[in-house]
This record gives sequence, C-alpha cells and structure tokens, in this order.
Amino acid sequence: MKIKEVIIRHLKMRLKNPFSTSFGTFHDKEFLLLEVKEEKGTIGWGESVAFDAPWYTEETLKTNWHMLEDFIIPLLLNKEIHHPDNITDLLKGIRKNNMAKSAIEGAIWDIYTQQTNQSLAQALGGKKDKIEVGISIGIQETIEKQIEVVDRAIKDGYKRIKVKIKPGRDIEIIRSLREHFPDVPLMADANSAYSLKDVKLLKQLDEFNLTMIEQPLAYDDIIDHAKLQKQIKTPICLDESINSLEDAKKAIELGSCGVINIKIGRVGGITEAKKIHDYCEEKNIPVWCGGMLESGIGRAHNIALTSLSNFVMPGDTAGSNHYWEQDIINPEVVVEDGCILVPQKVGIGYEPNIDIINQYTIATKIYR
Ligand SMILES: O=C(O)CCC(=O)C1=CC=C[C@@H](O)[C@@H]1C(=O)O
Ligand SMILES: [Mg+2]
Repeated sequence: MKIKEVIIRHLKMRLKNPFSTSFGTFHDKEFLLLEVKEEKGTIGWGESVAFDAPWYTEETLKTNWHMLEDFIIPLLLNKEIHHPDNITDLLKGIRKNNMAKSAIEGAIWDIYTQQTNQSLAQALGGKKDKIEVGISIGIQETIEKQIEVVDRAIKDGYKRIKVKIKPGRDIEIIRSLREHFPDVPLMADANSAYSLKDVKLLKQLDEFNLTMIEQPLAYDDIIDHAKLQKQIKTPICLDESINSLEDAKKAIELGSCGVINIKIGRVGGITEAKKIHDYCEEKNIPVWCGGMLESGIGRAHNIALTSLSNFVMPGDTAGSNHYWEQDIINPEVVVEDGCILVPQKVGIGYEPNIDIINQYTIATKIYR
C-alpha cells in the first residue's frame, strides 16, 4: 500500500464521570484521531492516546501533532508499505514518541486487515472470540462514594476492579474495600506515587490479597521495583516503565515485576505490543491490556490485541457507556457479564461514526 492522505482531527469528549488519579482530575478527554487513506481508497483509523498534559508520560497531544506533521507523516506518505510490521523500521530514525508512532501504525493495521480480508484479531493471531474485562476506577471524594462506585462496577459484571491509590488515600481505602468485597479480584494502581522509603506501607498491602499493585515506584524505574518485589508478596505490575520489548526483557530479567500491563500507545504500536506479549508468554509472565480512556477507535484496537492467548488477566477495557454519552463508533463497545465479544468482521470490526466525530472535533488538518 501507499499512503496518499492523512487527516488529523483534534477531538474533545466529555467524560461521563471525572477520572482522578495521583496526579489530578480529568473532566474531558482530548486526543488526536487519524484518518489515513491509501492509493486504492481504503481508509484506516488510528487514535493517539497522548493526554493534553505530560503527567502520564512525556508525550502530549501537541507533541504528537508536531511529530506527526513534521516527521512521521513525511516519512510515510507515498512510501511502499508491505506490512504494518515494517512501520517500526521506516520510523527508526525517530526516537521515542511512541504514542505518535502508534497512532498512525494503528490506522495502517486497519488498512492492511481490510485489504487482506481479515479481522484485526485474526491478523494478529488472536485465539479468543470473547475477552474478559475489568474496570479502572478513579479516586473518589469519600470512602463511601468509592465503595458505592465499586459496588456498581461489580454489579455491572466487571471481572476485576482496579482502584487508584496515592499517599494518604491508600491503606484505608483498600482495607474498607476488602471488608465490603472480600472475594472480588481487586488491584491498586499508584501511577508512581511512592518510593522505596514507603516499603513499610507498601508491605501492609500484602494483607489484602490484591491481584497486583501497578507501578508503585518511579515511571522510569526497574531497579527499585526489583528491590521492592523482593520485599512484598503482592505481584508488581509494570505500566509506565515498559516502553518497548527491550524494557520488558530487562524488567523480567531483573525480577522487577510479575505482571505487565501492555498499552499499545505507550509501547509504540500494535507490532511492538504483540512482540512484548509473545516474549512474556515464553517467560510465563501474564499480561493484560491497559487503557488510556480511549474512544471507540483505540478501544477496538485494544480488543483485537486482547484476543491473543497470553492476555490471561482482565484488562482496563470497559464498555463505551462507562466513559461516554455517545462513542464515535457503531456499534458501541458492549460489556456483558464482564466480557466483550471480539468482532469477527474484516478490519477493526466497528464503523467510525462520522457525524459524531464531527460533533466532537475542534480542529482538523489534511496532509497529502
Ligand atoms: O482506560 C481506562 O479505563 C483505564 C484508565 C487508567 O487506569 C489509566 C489511564 C491513564 C493513565 C492512568 O491514570 C491510568 C493507568 O495508569 O493505567
Ligand atoms: Mg497504570
């Protein structure tokens, strides 16, 4: 295929419920949506998961737009692309900027699967036709409210509950959730809010039988996580620290984690995500698919990826109605009994809803 046109849209979508983490609260999700056209007219869609501020990783929506406009799109326009796996190689001169690369790589996977008449899940070698999913719940104003929101999620059927913790809002919250929900698969995500000075506190979490603790220490660390893992029983899951297959290899070798959260955007695309999945499978490290409050397009990519065999733990892929009044795809992503059916249709399996996309769009630019 040869790419002839890329349309970048900046969308702003109101979240049904504000999402609070150790670094702040979101009311809206602003992101870039990419529409990529190749010479025969096939269109693919990709989503940049970068936020509007650099608190999760260093990338933002604006840095992504700059990287796409000035470097990534010029490198890919009119080039012969035989397979989406080749994108990494074509972009190897650009360091990092994984979310920007991933946004266009996702659209190219979409085009490739349409042209080869298969679903994205099938093209990746996915084995499951149904995936189990969990839900990620932000920090709530009071413990009562936290219990109420978790209770709703359990009643909605989610297979695992993840809650955000931060210093001052940790042991007490987890203790009361455990008292109310003794048997629910529960985990905590700290988004790097602690350091090795907090070992004593983190050790206390062992008594609550959490399925794992996600990214307790620095976003770029694997050494301290290895030291911590030796001192706590709860398995550590790395999120922010894993940006490539190389990172995963090193973290596993050091014993920095027992589980890895794979996010397509964070690792630079579907191809790299699959490589990490395959390596973890070989090393008996379970993985699950993280979320970035994606719209339906990014969510569709996550669902296809999760159909791979070593995604043995429920991911953060909640249904469209958890996030939005109206999602930008048809049909929306539906969770029933904690499961999503993996679409068998050609491509990503969902249709972008152009009218709704236009309603949420606040800026557009076309590149030819
Ligand atoms: O998409 C979802 O529902 C998962 C949301 C979620 O937990 C996260 C999204 C973005 C950044 C973080 O706060 C967090 C995570 O670290 O996994
Ligand atoms: Mg996380």
